[in-house]
Amino acid sequence: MEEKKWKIGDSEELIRVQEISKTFHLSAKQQKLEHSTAKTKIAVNQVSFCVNRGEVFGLLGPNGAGKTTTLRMLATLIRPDSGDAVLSGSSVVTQPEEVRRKIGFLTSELKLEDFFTPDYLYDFFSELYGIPTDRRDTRKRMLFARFGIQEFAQVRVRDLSTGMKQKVSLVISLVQDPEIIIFDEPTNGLDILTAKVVTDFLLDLKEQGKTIIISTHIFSLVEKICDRVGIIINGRMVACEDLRTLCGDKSLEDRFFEIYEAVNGEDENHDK
Ligand SMILES: Nc1ncnc2c1ncn2[C@@H]1O[C@H](COP(=O)(O)OP(=O)(O)OP(=O)(O)O)[C@@H](O)[C@H]1O
Repeated sequence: MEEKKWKIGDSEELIRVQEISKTFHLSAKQQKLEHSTAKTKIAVNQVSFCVNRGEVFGLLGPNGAGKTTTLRMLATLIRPDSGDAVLSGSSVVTQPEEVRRKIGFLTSELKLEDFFTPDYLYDFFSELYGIPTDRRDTRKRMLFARFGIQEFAQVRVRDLSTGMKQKVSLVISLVQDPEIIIFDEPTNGLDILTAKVVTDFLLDLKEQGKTIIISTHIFSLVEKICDRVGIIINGRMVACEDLRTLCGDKSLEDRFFEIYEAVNGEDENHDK
């Protein structure tokens, strides 16, 4: 089947997210945590955005805004209640297996099995993707060298540092050399040295022409690597623009707080 593609000027649209929404039922414990008596929470509310091939798109927002839920729907880990997203011609709703073959997904919450070694896990995930042994070994050597994993290749995950675990997770999320990479808070919890290795790697991926969506609350990371930014607050996409257009002559941080205050003011007036 011919893949559906949209053209905007010279750029090819690779990802189109159309009004995706997700509501969760809240347990009594969650209601307590949310300081709410509501039995449901709209985590993502009709979010739409597009990403062109080769672009880095940053999803920025405060805690609980809906970033992770959005990315988990794009990665087909959870199904949208309504709306759809098409990634390189495949729908997350009707063609989730196809989507999974095209993406690499990394979350800071990814738990690697403690008992296994990076070497074993890399081979295991490569096999799941049906990658031939010679290609697997060449790529593994390159990625392990890049992240300094070689000397820990035979060390069990339980004995690795947090930073090394995160680097191993990142490498494993990319075994199949995907054209689309989705990273949920890629530098979360990392020390500054490891965070820099990850940021530099993201810049390399960008240079290679990969299409990347990252979620973060780190303004400097967005300013460094993103072409476009979506700001998500209370489950709604409240701004979505080219980084330069969004910021004008202001810093991203200043613009973010301007938008945040405007949206919160609006929501408060609405609640009255
Ligand atoms: N499985 C779930 N069950 C119930 N509520 C959930 C679930 N997952 C997320 N939520 C709620 O949905 C809202 C959005 O959460 P989400 O994790 O998507 O936000 P986020 O922007 O990624 O936040 P953070 O930056 O803290 O990771 C939050 O109020 C969260 O508590």
